[in-house]
Amino acid sequence: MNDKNVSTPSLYPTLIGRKEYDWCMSSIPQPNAGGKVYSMPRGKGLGGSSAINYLMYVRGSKKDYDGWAEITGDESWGWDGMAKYFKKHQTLDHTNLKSKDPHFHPHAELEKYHGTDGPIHTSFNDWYMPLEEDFAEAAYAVTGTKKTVKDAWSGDHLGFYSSLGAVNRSDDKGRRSYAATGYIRPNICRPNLKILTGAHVTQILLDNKTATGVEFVHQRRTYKVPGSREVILTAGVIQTPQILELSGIGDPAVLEKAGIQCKVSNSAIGANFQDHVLGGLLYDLKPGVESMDALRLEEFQKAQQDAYDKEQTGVYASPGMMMGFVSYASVATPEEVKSTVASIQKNSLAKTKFEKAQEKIIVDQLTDPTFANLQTFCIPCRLDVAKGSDQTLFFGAPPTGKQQLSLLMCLEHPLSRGTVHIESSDPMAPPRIDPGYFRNEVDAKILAAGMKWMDKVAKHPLLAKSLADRELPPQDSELDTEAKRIEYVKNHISTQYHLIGTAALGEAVDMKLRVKGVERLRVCDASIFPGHVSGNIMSTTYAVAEKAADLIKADIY
Ligand SMILES: Cc1cc2nc3c(=O)[nH]c(=O)nc-3n(C[C@H](O)[C@H](O)[C@H](O)COP(=O)(O)OP(=O)(O)OC[C@H]3O[C@@H](n4cnc5c(N)ncnc54)[C@H](O)[C@@H]3O)c2cc1C
Repeated sequence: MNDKNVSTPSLYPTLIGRKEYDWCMSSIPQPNAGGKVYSMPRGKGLGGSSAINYLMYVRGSKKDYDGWAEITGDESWGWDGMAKYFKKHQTLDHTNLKSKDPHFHPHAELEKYHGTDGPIHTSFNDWYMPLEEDFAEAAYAVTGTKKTVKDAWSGDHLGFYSSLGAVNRSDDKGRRSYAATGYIRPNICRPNLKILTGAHVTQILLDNKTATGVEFVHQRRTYKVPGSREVILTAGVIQTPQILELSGIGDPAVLEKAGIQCKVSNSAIGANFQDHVLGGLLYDLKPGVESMDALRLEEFQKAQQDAYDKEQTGVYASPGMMMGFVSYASVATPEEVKSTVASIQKNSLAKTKFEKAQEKIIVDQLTDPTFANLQTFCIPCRLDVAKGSDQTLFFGAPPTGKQQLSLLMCLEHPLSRGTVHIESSDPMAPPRIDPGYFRNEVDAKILAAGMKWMDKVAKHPLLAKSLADRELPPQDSELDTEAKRIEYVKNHISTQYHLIGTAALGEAVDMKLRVKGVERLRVCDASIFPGHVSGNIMSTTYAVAEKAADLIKADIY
């Protein structure tokens, strides 16, 4: 919790790919996404991935959670049931805002949607580049929509603004606020809480079909610890299904192949994997226009380091937060929307009732001009989507003497599904991760439509005045046809690492998060999301955890 690499917000790019912070796993090659292997960072320290993430604090759209309620038939997982858990985990800290435009920091419904005493501190940046406001204005102008967003954390976030980040500006000023600082630190002295770090869980112990405890390895010795009431598994979207399968809970065919005896058949374990992929444009900035790449210049870096050391302000306390949401129906023509829907229905990969319900919801969302199907970012630094499969290279240095700007576009509700399954009974071997990127061709089509919109934003005079040459795609290769755009996105994506769904609500676990077919075993992490949400997912993970706490208390205490 005192590690500066973790606590200094803008140092997040230094954490991925390092074994002390990251489990350093990778996908299998993705045939529809450039044939590349994608790195799959997962946080290893206390607080898990919230300790290494990019701190963007975003909530999904109301309709996302209402979709969860529709798929599962349980109203309590809809927006009205979840809203209180978003508020409960949050404290909104004060920042002196420079922008005069309330839509640039849209948080008008303070009492209704924002917490004042939750464990996770959130705040607006105290520093940003002037061209971020230009981006917002250009994006509104190109979309042709009015600034209607009142509060982007109210379930409606259609618009372009500087988001909240998980940065504390009050009692731990200028530092990352995450699961370890918010939930563990204040409770660390409780006599009924024991935390063992460096322990690797190898399986859940079962007596017939009841979870009785956990087996783990610590400093090369194997231990078994009994659970007096129940076992709660929170290992995340990759390792939760891995541990379940290692324990004999999962798809019998997968278990047999890995040499594990099936104790509880549950074919939804490890299925339904979804992620948010992103494509992007990379521009050089005109001489005199600065971006965060200026941190590579001695004078700027020193001034920012001083501001952070003395006041905990400036660029080190203000990671990139300029983003927005746009509907597919507003970036595509009505004919394109129609043809996309027809293509989804004709080439549907949905087989089960659950998958068909998901698909229906996505089709409804795609045809709704007020629905946030695409998320966009304006990040003032070099982000190299050509190397996006490995984000240690994605955050590379700009060419000498240049500063750059990245415009990113993300697909929020993919139709493609992947899997996470074990391939051996060795608990130390990482599982086989197949994200299934662009398995459904329509995903590339939707993302490509977003890229067309993004290209127009970049060419709008408000933004174009700051931009010089385009590096990606190269200046001379125009994205002027759908085929070219699709080809480009398929070979130039990265991910937001918003993995979800491998122990889905209603499928793998019941509505109280209990693993189906097993007694006294619950899952509580992002693997239970039944469908994807629009925007970054840590707030939804915290909300799920807060709801889980209530469910557990109601059941056991
Ligand atoms: C690089 C990156 C950037 C991201 N950026 C953002 C962002 O800007 N905004 C946002 O909202 N979301 C972001 N996310 C996503 C968000 O951080 C995660 O979705 C969220 O933290 C997931 O929470 P979780 O509880 O499901 O899993 P995790 O936070 O990954 O927690 C799983 C925990 O289980 C532990 N574990 C796993 N296996 C074992 C085992 N066998 N034995 C013992 N312990 C084990 C892990 O060490 C970890 O502590 C990002 C994620 C990553 C990886």
